[in-house]
Amino acid sequence: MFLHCGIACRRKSFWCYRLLSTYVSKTRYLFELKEDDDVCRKAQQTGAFYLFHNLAPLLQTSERQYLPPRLSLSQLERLLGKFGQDTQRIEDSVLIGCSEQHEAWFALDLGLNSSSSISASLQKTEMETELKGSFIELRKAVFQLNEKDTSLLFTARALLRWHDTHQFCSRSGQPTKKNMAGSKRVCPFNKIIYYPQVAPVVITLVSDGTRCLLVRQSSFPKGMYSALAGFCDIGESLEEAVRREVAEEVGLEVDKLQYSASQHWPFPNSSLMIACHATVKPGQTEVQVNLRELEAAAWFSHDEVATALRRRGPYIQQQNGTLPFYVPPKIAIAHHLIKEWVEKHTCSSLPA
Ligand SMILES: NC(=O)C1=CN([C@@H]2O[C@H](COP(=O)(O)OP(=O)(O)OC[C@H]3O[C@@H](n4cnc5c(N)ncnc54)[C@H](OP(=O)(O)O)[C@@H]3O)[C@@H](O)[C@H]2O)C=CC1
Ligand SMILES: [Mg+2]
Repeated sequence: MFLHCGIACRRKSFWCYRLLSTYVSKTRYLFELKEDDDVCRKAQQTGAFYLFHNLAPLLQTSERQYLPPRLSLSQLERLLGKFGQDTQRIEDSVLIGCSEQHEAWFALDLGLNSSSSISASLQKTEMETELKGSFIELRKAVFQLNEKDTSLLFTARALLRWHDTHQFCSRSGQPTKKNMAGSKRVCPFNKIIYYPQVAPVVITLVSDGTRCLLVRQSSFPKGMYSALAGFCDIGESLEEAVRREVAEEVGLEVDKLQYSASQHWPFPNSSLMIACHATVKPGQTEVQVNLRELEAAAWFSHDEVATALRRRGPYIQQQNGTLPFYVPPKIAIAHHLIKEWVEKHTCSSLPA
């Protein structure tokens, strides 16, 4: 569909970008890249590529910060040539965003086995030397990345992982084919379309009015406590998921709840974290920890939580055997929830 606006557009397109605001123009361009393989293929010629190896992004160090280098198509083709690889491999890249000037950004994993060419996984160390950087596990690198790069790399990791684990049709058993942008995969045999999956997860900070409840899973780093989290079950509303998770994990009944914010979280799979504050029924604060899900859960005072927010873990056990507890880093929405509670717990408009 081409919207005719009377202004000469330089290229045939779905609509005339000159009439749109910068944000709408960028959004519509991304939509077009996802819908039209030819437009997307063309965008690769002027686009930029972020490289990964087994889901770890390529990063360079600059003044104690990590920066993800971007390669042009010709640089990428040269690199593949140098390592004796087929340029067909570029077909595995996925679209992860674009600039306001419509420079499209792609991510390509050179460590995972390719679905579009017979090329094997490329040698990590040799690539790192060639590219003057390192492939670093994203979870470890987030502390030294800026917010924009983190968000882009989170999207890339989630999408690359989804493609890697969804290469066959679950009905026909045949290999599925991704579109150029990587926004879907199609079974050529029965035409079933598969879209990248996102699992909704509720994350709740429970309060009794003066204290808040923090929990630990055995897989957490030592000393770290967080808000209570859980996957939504099929058929549940957000509110029902919060009430069930709180009852299931700590044996409490939620009285009131209030939505706070949301976040895409790519570990281990793609989740949409939906963060809420909740208060429990007055006088019903006795915690019964579900040990199949959690290692510990406890109420903490405002001062204790405010102090923990300022700490940066992990910690070494102190001489008297105690371990100061700390909360997840700023990048995690759990941190946002806890900070919000500390800042507003005296304000009557928010559940305390
Ligand atoms: N960004 C943030 O601030 C935070 C993010 N999180 C994220 O939230 C997510 C959920 O937290 P968690 O407490 O572990 O969840 P749950 O309390 O639901 O417990 C995990 C259980 O859910 C099962 N499970 C795994 N994937 C799914 C799925 N897609 N749908 C339904 N059940 C599933 C697991 O089974 P199995 O035994 O098969 O593994 C496991 O038994 C985690 O991925 C975690 O990384 C958590 C806290 C903070
Ligand atoms: Mg949980």
